[in-house]
Amino acid sequence: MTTLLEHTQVELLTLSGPEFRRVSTAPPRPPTTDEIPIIDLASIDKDLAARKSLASKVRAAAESTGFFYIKNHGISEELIQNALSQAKAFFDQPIEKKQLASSKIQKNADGWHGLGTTQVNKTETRDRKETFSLRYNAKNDPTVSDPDKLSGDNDFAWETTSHLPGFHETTIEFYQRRLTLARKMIRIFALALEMPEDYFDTVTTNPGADGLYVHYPATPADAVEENNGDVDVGIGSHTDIQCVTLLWQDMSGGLQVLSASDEWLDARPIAGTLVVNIGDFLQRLSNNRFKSTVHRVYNRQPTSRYSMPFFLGFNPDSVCRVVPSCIDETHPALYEPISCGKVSHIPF
Ligand SMILES: O=C(O)CCC(=O)C(=O)O
Ligand SMILES: [Fe+2]
Repeated sequence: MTTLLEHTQVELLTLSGPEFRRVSTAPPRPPTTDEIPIIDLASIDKDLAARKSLASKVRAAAESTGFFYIKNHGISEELIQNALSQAKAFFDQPIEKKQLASSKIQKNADGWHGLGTTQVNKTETRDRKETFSLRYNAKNDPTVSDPDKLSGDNDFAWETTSHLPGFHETTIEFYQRRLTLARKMIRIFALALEMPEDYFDTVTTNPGADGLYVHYPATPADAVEENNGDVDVGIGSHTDIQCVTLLWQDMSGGLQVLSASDEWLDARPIAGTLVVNIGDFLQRLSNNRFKSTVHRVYNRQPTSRYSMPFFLGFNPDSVCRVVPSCIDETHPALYEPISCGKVSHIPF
Protein backbone atom coordinates (compact mmCIF):
# COMPACT_ATOMS: atom_id res chain seq x y z
CA MET A 1 0.00 0.00 0.00
CA THR A 2 1.38 3.42 -0.82
CA THR A 3 1.44 6.34 1.57
CA LEU A 4 -1.27 8.02 -0.52
CA LEU A 5 -3.79 5.32 0.41
CA GLU A 6 -3.04 5.59 4.09
CA HIS A 7 -3.61 9.30 4.37
CA THR A 8 -6.29 11.74 3.54
CA GLN A 9 -6.29 15.51 3.69
CA VAL A 10 -8.51 17.87 5.64
CA GLU A 11 -8.99 21.51 4.87
CA LEU A 12 -9.07 23.70 7.96
CA LEU A 13 -10.33 27.19 8.49
CA THR A 14 -7.68 28.80 10.72
CA LEU A 15 -6.94 32.31 11.91
CA SER A 16 -4.40 32.60 9.07
CA GLY A 17 -6.89 31.38 6.43
CA PRO A 18 -7.49 27.92 4.91
CA GLU A 19 -4.83 25.29 5.66
CA PHE A 20 -4.47 21.70 4.53
CA ARG A 21 -3.40 18.93 6.88
CA ARG A 22 -2.39 15.37 6.09
CA VAL A 23 -4.33 12.93 8.25
CA SER A 24 -3.82 9.20 8.73
CA THR A 25 -6.86 7.07 7.91
CA ALA A 26 -5.95 4.58 10.69
CA PRO A 27 -8.46 4.35 13.57
CA PRO A 28 -7.68 6.60 16.55
CA ARG A 29 -5.17 5.19 19.03
CA PRO A 30 -4.65 5.97 22.71
CA PRO A 31 -2.13 8.75 23.33
CA THR A 32 1.06 8.17 25.30
CA THR A 33 1.30 10.09 28.57
CA ASP A 34 3.79 12.42 26.89
CA GLU A 35 1.43 13.12 23.99
CA ILE A 36 -1.47 14.21 26.23
CA PRO A 37 -0.11 14.49 29.79
CA ILE A 38 -2.10 15.03 32.99
CA ILE A 39 -0.89 18.18 34.78
CA ASP A 40 -1.69 18.65 38.47
CA LEU A 41 -2.71 22.26 39.21
CA ALA A 42 -2.62 21.80 43.01
CA SER A 43 0.26 24.32 43.26
CA ILE A 44 -1.30 27.03 41.04
CA ASP A 45 -2.05 29.32 44.03
CA LYS A 46 1.28 28.68 45.77
CA ASP A 47 4.46 30.77 45.37
CA LEU A 48 6.05 31.90 42.13
CA ALA A 49 8.60 29.08 42.16
CA ALA A 50 5.74 26.55 42.27
CA ARG A 51 3.94 28.32 39.42
CA LYS A 52 7.14 28.39 37.34
CA SER A 53 7.56 24.68 37.86
CA LEU A 54 3.95 24.18 36.72
CA ALA A 55 4.64 26.44 33.74
CA SER A 56 7.53 24.26 32.62
CA LYS A 57 5.17 21.26 32.41
CA VAL A 58 2.62 23.34 30.53
CA ARG A 59 5.38 24.52 28.15
CA ALA A 60 6.40 20.95 27.33
CA ALA A 61 2.78 20.00 26.57
CA ALA A 62 2.14 23.20 24.62
CA GLU A 63 5.19 22.63 22.44
CA SER A 64 4.33 19.01 21.63
CA THR A 65 0.66 18.08 21.08
CA GLY A 66 -0.86 21.29 22.43
CA PHE A 67 -3.38 19.30 24.48
CA PHE A 68 -3.22 18.27 28.13
CA TYR A 69 -5.51 17.32 31.00
CA ILE A 70 -5.62 19.31 34.24
CA LYS A 71 -6.57 17.88 37.63
CA ASN A 72 -7.05 19.69 40.96
CA HIS A 73 -8.23 22.65 38.88
CA GLY A 74 -10.35 24.06 41.72
CA ILE A 75 -13.82 23.86 40.11
CA SER A 76 -15.89 21.63 42.37
CA GLU A 77 -17.38 18.40 41.07
CA GLU A 78 -20.68 19.48 42.60
CA LEU A 79 -20.80 22.64 40.47
CA ILE A 80 -19.82 20.69 37.35
CA GLN A 81 -22.57 18.12 37.96
CA ASN A 82 -25.11 20.90 38.59
CA ALA A 83 -24.11 22.59 35.35
CA LEU A 84 -24.40 19.29 33.50
CA SER A 85 -27.91 18.73 34.93
CA GLN A 86 -28.89 22.23 33.78
CA ALA A 87 -27.47 21.57 30.31
CA LYS A 88 -29.48 18.35 30.07
CA ALA A 89 -32.64 20.08 31.33
CA PHE A 90 -32.21 22.79 28.71
CA PHE A 91 -31.60 20.43 25.77
CA ASP A 92 -34.40 18.04 26.88
CA GLN A 93 -37.00 20.77 26.32
CA PRO A 94 -39.38 20.78 23.37
CA ILE A 95 -38.03 22.71 20.43
CA GLU A 96 -40.54 25.59 20.93
CA LYS A 97 -39.09 26.27 24.37
CA LYS A 98 -35.52 26.19 23.08
CA GLN A 99 -36.49 28.57 20.30
CA LEU A 100 -37.36 31.21 22.92
CA ALA A 101 -33.68 31.21 23.85
CA SER A 102 -32.47 31.06 20.24
CA SER A 103 -29.28 32.95 19.43
CA LYS A 104 -31.12 34.30 16.38
CA ILE A 105 -33.37 36.44 18.55
CA GLN A 106 -31.16 36.96 21.63
CA LYS A 107 -28.60 39.75 22.05
CA ASN A 108 -24.91 39.13 21.51
CA ALA A 109 -25.57 35.81 19.66
CA ASP A 110 -25.97 34.20 23.10
CA GLY A 111 -28.32 31.29 23.64
CA TRP A 112 -29.39 28.21 21.73
CA HIS A 113 -27.88 27.14 18.42
CA GLY A 114 -29.92 24.28 17.00
CA LEU A 115 -28.86 20.92 15.63
CA GLY A 116 -27.02 21.07 12.31
CA THR A 117 -26.66 24.86 12.27
CA THR A 118 -22.86 24.75 12.04
CA GLN A 119 -20.29 23.09 9.85
CA VAL A 120 -16.81 23.89 11.13
CA ASN A 121 -15.15 21.83 8.41
CA LYS A 122 -16.48 22.13 4.90
CA THR A 123 -14.74 18.91 3.77
CA GLU A 124 -16.74 16.92 6.34
CA THR A 125 -20.47 16.72 7.19
CA ARG A 126 -22.46 19.34 9.05
CA ASP A 127 -21.90 19.20 12.81
CA ARG A 128 -24.38 17.03 14.68
CA LYS A 129 -24.71 18.98 17.90
CA GLU A 130 -26.77 21.67 19.58
CA THR A 131 -25.32 24.32 21.84
CA PHE A 132 -26.20 26.84 24.51
CA SER A 133 -23.55 29.57 24.64
CA LEU A 134 -22.82 32.77 26.52
CA ARG A 135 -20.35 35.42 25.47
CA TYR A 136 -18.42 37.67 27.86
CA ASN A 137 -20.61 40.17 29.67
CA ALA A 138 -18.88 42.42 32.23
CA LYS A 139 -21.89 41.94 34.50
CA ASN A 140 -20.88 38.31 34.97
CA ASP A 141 -17.21 39.08 35.57
CA PRO A 142 -16.28 38.49 39.23
CA THR A 143 -13.43 41.03 38.94
CA VAL A 144 -15.81 43.87 38.01
CA SER A 145 -16.52 45.73 41.25
CA ASP A 146 -19.93 47.29 40.54
CA PRO A 147 -21.64 45.10 37.91
CA ASP A 148 -25.14 46.44 38.72
CA LYS A 149 -24.09 49.86 37.41
CA LEU A 150 -23.37 48.46 33.95
CA SER A 151 -25.90 48.86 31.18
CA GLY A 152 -27.96 45.76 30.38
CA ASP A 153 -28.03 46.24 26.61
CA ASN A 154 -26.30 42.98 25.82
CA ASP A 155 -27.87 40.76 28.43
CA PHE A 156 -29.24 37.36 27.58
CA ALA A 157 -33.01 37.35 28.26
CA TRP A 158 -32.95 34.99 31.24
CA GLU A 159 -36.74 35.06 31.48
CA THR A 160 -36.72 32.70 28.46
CA THR A 161 -35.22 30.00 30.73
CA SER A 162 -36.91 31.00 34.01
CA HIS A 163 -39.06 27.83 33.95
CA LEU A 164 -35.84 25.81 34.48
CA PRO A 165 -35.14 26.14 38.22
CA GLY A 166 -31.56 27.20 38.95
CA PHE A 167 -30.54 27.41 35.26
CA HIS A 168 -29.53 31.07 35.37
CA GLU A 169 -27.67 30.94 38.70
CA THR A 170 -25.76 27.73 37.98
CA THR A 171 -24.89 28.73 34.42
CA ILE A 172 -23.47 32.07 35.60
CA GLU A 173 -21.58 30.55 38.52
CA PHE A 174 -20.02 27.92 36.27
CA TYR A 175 -19.14 30.59 33.69
CA GLN A 176 -17.47 32.70 36.39
CA ARG A 177 -15.42 29.80 37.78
CA ARG A 178 -14.22 28.93 34.31
CA LEU A 179 -13.34 32.57 33.53
CA THR A 180 -11.29 32.75 36.75
CA LEU A 181 -9.53 29.47 36.00
CA ALA A 182 -8.87 30.47 32.37
CA ARG A 183 -7.27 33.73 33.57
CA LYS A 184 -5.06 31.77 35.96
CA MET A 185 -4.07 29.49 33.10
CA ILE A 186 -3.19 32.43 30.86
CA ARG A 187 -0.78 33.60 33.62
CA ILE A 188 0.80 30.14 33.61
CA PHE A 189 1.08 30.42 29.81
CA ALA A 190 2.83 33.80 30.24
CA LEU A 191 5.38 32.11 32.53
CA ALA A 192 5.64 29.22 30.08
CA LEU A 193 6.62 31.79 27.43
CA GLU A 194 9.32 33.09 29.82
CA MET A 195 7.46 36.37 30.32
CA PRO A 196 6.31 37.99 33.59
CA GLU A 197 3.15 36.25 34.75
CA ASP A 198 1.07 39.43 34.49
CA TYR A 199 2.11 39.89 30.84
CA PHE A 200 -1.40 39.19 29.47
CA ASP A 201 -3.36 40.73 32.38
CA THR A 202 -4.16 44.01 30.64
CA VAL A 203 -5.50 42.23 27.56
CA THR A 204 -7.78 39.89 29.52
CA THR A 205 -9.82 42.46 31.48
CA ASN A 206 -12.87 42.22 29.15
CA PRO A 207 -11.87 39.30 26.97
CA GLY A 208 -13.56 37.29 24.31
CA ALA A 209 -14.72 34.48 26.62
CA ASP A 210 -17.40 32.01 25.59
CA GLY A 211 -18.95 29.46 27.92
CA LEU A 212 -20.86 26.62 26.26
CA TYR A 213 -23.05 23.63 26.95
CA VAL A 214 -22.97 21.16 24.03
CA HIS A 215 -25.22 18.19 23.31
CA TYR A 216 -24.27 15.58 20.71
CA PRO A 217 -27.38 13.44 20.10
CA ALA A 218 -27.17 9.67 20.17
CA THR A 219 -26.15 7.80 17.03
CA PRO A 220 -28.47 4.80 16.48
CA ALA A 221 -26.44 1.58 16.06
CA ASP A 222 -28.01 0.89 12.61
CA ALA A 223 -26.85 4.31 11.37
CA VAL A 224 -23.27 3.37 12.19
CA GLU A 225 -23.62 0.01 10.42
CA GLU A 226 -25.54 1.26 7.37
CA ASN A 227 -22.94 3.89 6.62
CA ASN A 228 -20.08 1.50 7.17
CA GLY A 229 -19.06 3.47 10.24
CA ASP A 230 -18.92 6.70 8.28
CA VAL A 231 -21.52 8.67 10.27
CA ASP A 232 -21.80 12.41 10.62
CA VAL A 233 -19.20 14.23 12.66
CA GLY A 234 -20.31 15.62 16.04
CA ILE A 235 -18.02 18.56 15.36
CA GLY A 236 -15.74 18.47 12.34
CA SER A 237 -11.94 18.74 12.30
CA HIS A 238 -10.89 22.20 13.42
CA THR A 239 -8.52 24.21 15.53
CA ASP A 240 -9.86 26.53 18.21
CA ILE A 241 -9.41 30.13 17.20
CA GLN A 242 -8.87 31.88 20.51
CA CYS A 243 -6.02 31.51 23.06
CA VAL A 244 -6.94 28.71 25.38
CA THR A 245 -9.83 26.25 25.72
CA LEU A 246 -10.93 24.52 28.93
CA LEU A 247 -13.15 21.55 28.18
CA TRP A 248 -15.24 19.36 30.43
CA GLN A 249 -16.43 16.20 28.64
CA ASP A 250 -18.68 13.43 29.94
CA MET A 251 -17.54 9.80 29.95
CA SER A 252 -18.85 9.04 26.42
CA GLY A 253 -15.54 9.46 24.60
CA GLY A 254 -15.34 10.62 21.00
CA LEU A 255 -12.90 13.55 21.26
CA GLN A 256 -10.01 12.96 18.86
CA VAL A 257 -6.80 14.97 18.60
CA LEU A 258 -4.40 15.02 15.65
CA SER A 259 -0.90 14.03 16.74
CA ALA A 260 2.37 15.50 15.48
CA SER A 261 2.65 12.32 13.38
CA ASP A 262 -0.74 13.00 11.69
CA GLU A 263 -2.56 10.22 13.56
CA TRP A 264 -5.83 10.59 15.45
CA LEU A 265 -5.44 10.17 19.22
CA ASP A 266 -8.35 9.35 21.52
CA ALA A 267 -8.46 12.15 24.10
CA ARG A 268 -10.39 9.80 26.34
CA PRO A 269 -12.35 11.22 29.25
CA ILE A 270 -10.53 11.06 32.58
CA ALA A 271 -12.75 11.61 35.64
CA GLY A 272 -11.90 14.72 37.65
CA THR A 273 -10.01 16.41 34.82
CA LEU A 274 -10.59 19.12 32.25
CA VAL A 275 -8.93 19.07 28.84
CA VAL A 276 -6.89 22.18 27.98
CA ASN A 277 -5.83 23.07 24.47
CA ILE A 278 -4.18 25.96 22.72
CA GLY A 279 -5.96 28.02 20.09
CA ASP A 280 -4.68 29.73 16.93
CA PHE A 281 -4.24 33.07 18.67
CA LEU A 282 -1.79 31.74 21.25
CA GLN A 283 0.05 29.80 18.56
CA ARG A 284 0.41 33.05 16.65
CA LEU A 285 1.62 35.07 19.67
CA SER A 286 4.12 32.33 20.50
CA ASN A 287 5.55 32.44 16.96
CA ASN A 288 4.34 28.84 16.44
CA ARG A 289 6.16 27.52 19.55
CA PHE A 290 2.84 26.52 21.11
CA LYS A 291 0.63 24.32 19.00
CA SER A 292 -3.00 24.95 18.09
CA THR A 293 -3.96 21.38 17.43
CA VAL A 294 -6.59 19.92 15.11
CA HIS A 295 -9.35 18.00 16.88
CA ARG A 296 -12.87 16.73 16.23
CA VAL A 297 -15.67 14.86 17.98
CA TYR A 298 -17.45 11.72 16.83
CA ASN A 299 -20.39 10.46 18.86
CA ARG A 300 -20.79 6.86 17.74
CA GLN A 301 -22.82 5.62 20.68
CA PRO A 302 -26.54 5.06 21.23
CA THR A 303 -26.70 7.70 23.99
CA SER A 304 -26.23 11.46 24.08
CA ARG A 305 -22.79 12.97 24.68
CA TYR A 306 -22.48 16.23 26.62
CA SER A 307 -19.52 18.57 26.87
CA MET A 308 -18.94 22.03 28.32
CA PRO A 309 -16.13 24.00 26.63
CA PHE A 310 -14.91 27.46 27.63
CA PHE A 311 -12.86 29.58 25.20
CA LEU A 312 -10.69 32.46 26.41
CA GLY A 313 -9.34 35.09 24.05
CA PHE A 314 -8.10 38.66 24.61
CA ASN A 315 -9.91 41.99 24.85
CA PRO A 316 -11.49 42.69 21.44
CA ASP A 317 -10.02 46.21 21.33
CA SER A 318 -6.43 45.11 22.04
CA VAL A 319 -3.75 44.56 19.43
CA CYS A 320 -1.40 41.67 20.10
CA ARG A 321 2.01 40.94 18.67
CA VAL A 322 4.36 37.98 18.88
CA VAL A 323 5.76 37.94 22.42
CA PRO A 324 9.38 39.18 22.59
CA SER A 325 10.72 35.98 24.18
CA CYS A 326 9.71 34.03 21.07
CA ILE A 327 11.74 36.19 18.69
CA ASP A 328 15.49 36.17 18.11
CA GLU A 329 17.88 36.38 15.18
CA THR A 330 17.13 32.85 14.04
CA HIS A 331 13.40 33.12 14.81
CA PRO A 332 12.06 36.38 13.37
CA ALA A 333 8.41 37.22 14.04
CA LEU A 334 6.30 35.20 11.62
CA TYR A 335 3.21 37.33 12.13
CA GLU A 336 2.15 40.96 12.07
CA PRO A 337 0.36 42.40 15.13
CA ILE A 338 -3.35 41.58 15.03
CA SER A 339 -6.48 43.08 16.53
CA CYS A 340 -8.04 40.57 18.90
CA GLY A 341 -11.54 41.59 17.79
CA LYS A 342 -10.81 39.79 14.51
CA VAL A 343 -11.24 36.48 16.29
CA SER A 344 -14.91 35.91 15.80
CA HIS A 345 -15.74 32.55 14.26
CA ILE A 346 -16.18 30.30 17.28
CA PRO A 347 -17.65 26.92 16.22
CA PHE A 348 -20.94 27.20 18.10
O1 LIG B 1 -17.24 18.69 22.69
C1 LIG B 1 -16.02 18.52 22.75
O2 LIG B 1 -15.52 17.59 23.39
C2 LIG B 1 -15.09 19.44 22.01
C3 LIG B 1 -15.80 20.58 21.34
C4 LIG B 1 -14.89 21.45 20.56
O3 LIG B 1 -13.85 21.05 20.11
C5 LIG B 1 -15.26 22.85 20.32
O4 LIG B 1 -16.41 23.23 20.65
O5 LIG B 1 -14.41 23.61 19.83
FE1 LIG C 1 -12.61 22.74 19.52
